[in-house]
Amino acid sequence: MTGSLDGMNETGAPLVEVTGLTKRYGDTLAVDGVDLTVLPGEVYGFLGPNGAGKTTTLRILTGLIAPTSGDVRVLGGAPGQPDVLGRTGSMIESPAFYPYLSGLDNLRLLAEYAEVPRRKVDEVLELVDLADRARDRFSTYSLGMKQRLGVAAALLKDPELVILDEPTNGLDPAGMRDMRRLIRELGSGGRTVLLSSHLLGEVQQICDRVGIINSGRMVAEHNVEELRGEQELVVRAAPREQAQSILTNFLGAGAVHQYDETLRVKVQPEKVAEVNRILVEAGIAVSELHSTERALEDVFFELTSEEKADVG
Ligand SMILES: Nc1ncnc2c1ncn2[C@@H]1O[C@H](COP(=O)(O)OP(=O)(O)OP(=O)(O)O)[C@@H](O)[C@H]1O
Repeated sequence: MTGSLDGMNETGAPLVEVTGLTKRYGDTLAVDGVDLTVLPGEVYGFLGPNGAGKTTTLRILTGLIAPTSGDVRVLGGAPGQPDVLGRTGSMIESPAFYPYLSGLDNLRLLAEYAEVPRRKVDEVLELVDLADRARDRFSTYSLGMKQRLGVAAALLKDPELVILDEPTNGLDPAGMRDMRRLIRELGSGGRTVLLSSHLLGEVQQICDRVGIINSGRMVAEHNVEELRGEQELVVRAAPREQAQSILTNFLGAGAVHQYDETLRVKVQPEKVAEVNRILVEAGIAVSELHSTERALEDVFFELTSEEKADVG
C-alpha cells in the first residue's frame, strides 16, 4: 500500500547539496559556511544544540527564507522553485491546522489545494497511524498526534524528500517513540528524510548519517557508526599503577589513561585478549575487562570543544 509513496531517486545524485551556506540576521551569523550533502534513501540527522542554526538552514532549504550567500541545490534545483517544492514535503516548526476541523478534513483541504487525489489522504493517515482518529477534531489531538498529522500533510504530495524540523520536540516519551518509529518506517521505505534534532540518542536511533552543527558551523558529517569512534576497554586491575605501566609499554602512552578506579585503554579489538594475557602473566589481578563504545554525546562535546578552540 505504501509502494506508491516510496520517493526513490533513480540517478543516485545527492538530493541536497549545500556549499558554503551563510545566513546573517543583522549582527547575528546564524549559519556560517555550512556544507551539507543528503544522499538518496538516507535518513540524515542534523544535530545541534538550540540556536545552532538548524531551523535557519532548513528554512533556506525549503525556500522560506533566502541565504545571505552560498550554493544550495535541492533535488537538483533552487529551493523554492515550484518543481522543487512539489517534490519536497516539509514540517518546519509547529504545523498549522484548523482546530475545529477534523484531521481528515484538514488534510482534504490541503489535498485539494495541492491538487492531490483524495485517496492520498487516507493513505497518509494510515501511514502515520491516525486513521482511527481521523474524524476527530484537530483540537482534541495530543501533541504527538498533531505532529503526526503534520508529517501526514508533508507526505501528501508523495515527496522524494521529507524535511522535518525537530519532529519530536515537546513530545512525551510515547509520542517520541511513535514519531521515531514513523521516521524509521519512512526511511526504510527508500524515502529520503532530513530531520533536525538536539537529541543525540535520537539521531543515533533513527539516522543513517549525521551532520553536527554548532554556533552556525558544521563540525562533522559522518555516518552514525563512524561518529561513535573507536572502542575503549575498561580495565579494573590491581595494583593499578603497575597495570598502567605495563599497558603503556605495550600500547603507548596515549592509549592508556586512568578514569576513577579503572584504566581506559584504546585498543584494536584483536588485541583485547593479549591485553588480558600480559596483565595476568605479570601477576596482576584483573577483576574487570570489557569494552565500551564512546557515546555519541562524548564525541559531540569533543568535536564542539575542538571547534571552539579553533575559533578562539
Ligand atoms: N528571524 C531571525 N532574526 C534574528 N535572528 C534570528 C532569526 N532566526 C534565528 N535567529 C538567530 O539565529 C541563530 C540560529 O537560530 P536557529 O533557530 O536556526 O537555531 P536552531 O539550531 O534551529 O535552534 P532551535 O532549536 O532553538 O530553533 C540564533 O542565534 C537565533 O537567535
